[in-house]
Amino acid sequence: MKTNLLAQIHSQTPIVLNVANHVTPQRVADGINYIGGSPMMVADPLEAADLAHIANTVVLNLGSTNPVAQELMLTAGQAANQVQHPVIFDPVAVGATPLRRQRTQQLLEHVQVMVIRGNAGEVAALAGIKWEQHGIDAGQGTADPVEVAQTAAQQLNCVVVISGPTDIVTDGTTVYRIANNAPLLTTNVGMGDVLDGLLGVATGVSADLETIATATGILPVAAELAAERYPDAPFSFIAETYNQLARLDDQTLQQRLQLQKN
Ligand SMILES: Nc1ncnc2c1ncn2[C@@H]1O[C@H](COP(=O)(O)OP(=O)(O)OP(=O)(O)O)[C@@H](O)[C@H]1O
Ligand SMILES: Cc1ncsc1CCO
Ligand SMILES: [Mg+2]
Repeated sequence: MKTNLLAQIHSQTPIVLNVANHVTPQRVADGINYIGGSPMMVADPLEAADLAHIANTVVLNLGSTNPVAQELMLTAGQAANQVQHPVIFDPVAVGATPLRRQRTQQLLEHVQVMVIRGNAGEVAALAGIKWEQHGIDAGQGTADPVEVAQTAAQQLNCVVVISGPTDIVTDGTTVYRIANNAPLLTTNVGMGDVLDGLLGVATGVSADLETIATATGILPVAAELAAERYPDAPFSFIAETYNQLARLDDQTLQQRLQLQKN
């Protein structure tokens, strides 16, 4: 694991520019802020390039797709590419409609994405692997999520993070697994979007695979600590998860993180 990631984040306060969906932006902004980053949401395509240039990382979310959101993703993504800043893409419910597939294809043709983060259903849809996606949720499939992630990473030439009971992080060759989890995370809408934001903060500091794997573990570690206090109260659990994100230090992360490589 990256043993000084949180200290580096706190000393650098990376700016994360988000093309967010219309459902969970507050959760995402809070997550970024609580862990030590500086969130910013963009809504006007005319300033998307300028904002992408001052941001350390850009996070793109397909969740509330519409023509302006698509223009925002293309403009912010290309501007981040110009200055070689990381771009993270969340293909929310990409298998659900032809429009989401088309917009994703257009984005991936015009923007070099460093990390794609989705649930197993979303990443399987990207990789053309059979899976019964369920709206924004992962749904059901028989394929091995590690193989799904590796296939997608190789096809799309980027790092792929599949969230689930075990999170998977791969560049197509090396595979990290994070065994930490808290089922109440799935009861709260948008925790995948929050994970994207946390990956944005971390890649604003350092964009190697080990950093991305360590950062993927931040949310489930905070959530496990919260679940010890609120095992059966979803709303209190989520508030406590944010408290834990604000409190988390590298020592606790190192003690709790269950990270396995290959
Ligand atoms: N079945 C599960 N049990 C425990 N933790 C899970 C489970 N599925 C996902 N998680 C955790 O929940 C967090 C969010 O991942 P999830 O797969 O729910 O994203 P998502 O489907 O994109 O969610 P959303 O679209 O609502 O933002 C991750 O930190 C992941 O580790
Ligand atoms: C519920 C929902 N609908 C579109 S995006 C979103 C939030 C989860 O990504
Ligand atoms: Mg999602």
